[in-house]
Amino acid sequence: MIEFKGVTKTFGKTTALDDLSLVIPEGKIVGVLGPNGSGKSTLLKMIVGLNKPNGGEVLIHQQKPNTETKSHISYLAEIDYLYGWMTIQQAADFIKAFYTDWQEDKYRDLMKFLELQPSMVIKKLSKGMRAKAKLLLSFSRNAKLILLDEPLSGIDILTRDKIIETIIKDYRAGDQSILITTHEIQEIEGILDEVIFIRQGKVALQGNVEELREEHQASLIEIMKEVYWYENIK
Ligand SMILES: Nc1ncnc2c1ncn2[C@@H]1O[C@H](COP(=O)(O)OP(=O)(O)OP(=O)(O)O)[C@@H](O)[C@H]1O
Repeated sequence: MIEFKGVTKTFGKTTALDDLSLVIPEGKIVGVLGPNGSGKSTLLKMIVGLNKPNGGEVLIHQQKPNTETKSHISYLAEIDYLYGWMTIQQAADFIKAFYTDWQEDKYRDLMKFLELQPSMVIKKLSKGMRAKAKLLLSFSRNAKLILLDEPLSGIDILTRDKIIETIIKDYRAGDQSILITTHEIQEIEGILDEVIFIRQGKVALQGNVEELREEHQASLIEIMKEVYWYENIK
């Protein structure tokens, strides 16, 4: 279980997270949704320990983010963090050196599934192929918690489908947790168990997707429009 207790994060005069409290349940696929700049990436970075709170605390199994908690997290960052000169195999070897939970079989299987080759040089890949390569490297680890920051951003519809298939391919419900930030809500809606809407650094709405749909008699997109309606008239 991940807990945010009154977490505030500021960057100069900008408040990215504003006294935010929430509990993220385990063993589920959770969507972290919200408009640009609402604080989604900051929230993910807090869990990895890349951003430290100015106030409040983040707890992962009752522990503040540390080397031990980090070792169970596979984090796919929004920015392109792969070294361009590396081949996919070299990037894999690099990650393997840091983590003990690397799964070679899964890596080979996903490589085929995503139609990638170990010898491909990262800087020569198209945007969609790079997105697939990032996903390959994230999902080749047997991590308890997978954080995906905008895995579908700028990717064509067919590749997006493939990425979503990869996310759920070997997903172990109940045992593994996946947190996804995205603006591609329609595409992702079908695989989400739980959703957290972030608005100006606070939780605007959180709940089980099925229950929210039932309660609102609406799709996630329509619920999102309800939650953020006032943003459009500012
Ligand atoms: N390192 C940083 N330095 C300065 N400001 C930052 C930094 N990181 C985030 N911010 C600011 O904090 C706010 C929240 O940013 P964040 O990236 O968490 O939003 P987001 O919801 O992920 O946005 P997007 O959907 O556009 O990716 C924004 O105003 C952003 O400009």
